Amino acid sequence: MEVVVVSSPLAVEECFTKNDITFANRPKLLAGKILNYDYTAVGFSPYGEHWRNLRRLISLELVSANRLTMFTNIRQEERERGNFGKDAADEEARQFRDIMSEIVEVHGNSNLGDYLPVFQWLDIQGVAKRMVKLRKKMDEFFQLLIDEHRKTNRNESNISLDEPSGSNKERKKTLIDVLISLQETEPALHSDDTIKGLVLALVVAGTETSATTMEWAMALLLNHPEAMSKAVAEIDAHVGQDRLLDEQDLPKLTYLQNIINETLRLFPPVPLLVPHESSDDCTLCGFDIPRGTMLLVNLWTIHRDPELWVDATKFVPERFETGEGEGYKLIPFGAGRRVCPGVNLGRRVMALALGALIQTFEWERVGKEEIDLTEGIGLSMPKAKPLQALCRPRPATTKLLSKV
Ligand code: HEM
Repeated sequence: MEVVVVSSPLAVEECFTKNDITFANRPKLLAGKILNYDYTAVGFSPYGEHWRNLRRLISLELVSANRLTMFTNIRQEERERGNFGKDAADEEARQFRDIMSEIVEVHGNSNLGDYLPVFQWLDIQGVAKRMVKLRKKMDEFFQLLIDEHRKTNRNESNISLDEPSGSNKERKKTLIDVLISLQETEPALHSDDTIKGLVLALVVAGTETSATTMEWAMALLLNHPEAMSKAVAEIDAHVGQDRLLDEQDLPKLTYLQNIINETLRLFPPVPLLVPHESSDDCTLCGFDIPRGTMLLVNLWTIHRDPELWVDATKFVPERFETGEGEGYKLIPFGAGRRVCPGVNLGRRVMALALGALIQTFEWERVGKEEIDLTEGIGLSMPKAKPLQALCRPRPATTKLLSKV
């Protein structure tokens, strides 16, 4: 397979405007073939009717402004509890973490067979074997989640998906509840495999990317105490210290959002985007590109290009106050038809979590030396060395923390 790597905003613009439909396809990578639920149909499937249905489902039913508002209470509760997962489900949470780390590990390494088909037969890296095992584990885990939700829904006849959650007569609805209720109305479109695939796609695409970005953001803030103080001052001014910041506060916290943008610029969690593939012959910046070419967009280079950015490698959140990141210079979520459908959810979750951490705790580096910002190998460009930091509750927020 031929591979073309694009690393200028002009070329990116051409890919996702003039050639957007041509590059809306995805190559068939090993991960897609083996883990082949419908999950691969969202992130990796060929551009077509099936993909359009799933994508519509994600955009309208799972991460639309309406649904995001509906799930607000759940996010708020999880954040207050500092937990991810279901109540008293330590074992499930552990299993989930194990599955996630394995997915990240298996997907984080390049698989030779994706570039040279002969290696697919040999499987010298053992990737295929590990994926088959992983698929079995994931399948059992997600099936159990669906079955449990289905059972609970049957026992609670008054679960309504259209009312905002939080009314006291009903349990809080989750993504899986929404998908199960769609299954009841359109079973053919929403099989259990589709649900498992969607949950997995959202979890894989959404958790690692957001968590890694937060770790980078905190590392950058610890190396730039002046930016940290500015962010804390902004939260104190707009939210105060008597309550935890919430989703309504986010539009006012522009410096916090600039910090997230600057982190995504320097450390984009998907530095080459997800691979695209041309479904037809086309031209790109005057070059002939044959059908079936894999397209990689080198965000990392574009985001750090000294021709495009002032002090390109420095952490300067203020640059976004002057509109420096406009156009195709900053595209951590991709662009065009295959742009990340979780962009709004991802931004909200990151701002809420990072905002809460700096609102309630004082942060310090463990030693005097700066945090090492070397990148490691993994699915979403993690830090080579996991971040270690010291924190203590801010005196003014002790009362607030005692309520959490
Ligand atoms: C920091 C947070 C996130 C970043 C940086 C990010 C980035 C990306 C990127 C770069 C792509 C590929 C775009 C392309 O190929 O042109 C992508 C695809 C995708 N993302 Fe995200 N993402 C994030 C969070 C999320 C969340 C929270 C969700 C879940 C709702 C999500 C769901 C997806 C899905 C399903 C795709 C595949 C879309 C398709 O192929 O049509 N992402 N994301």
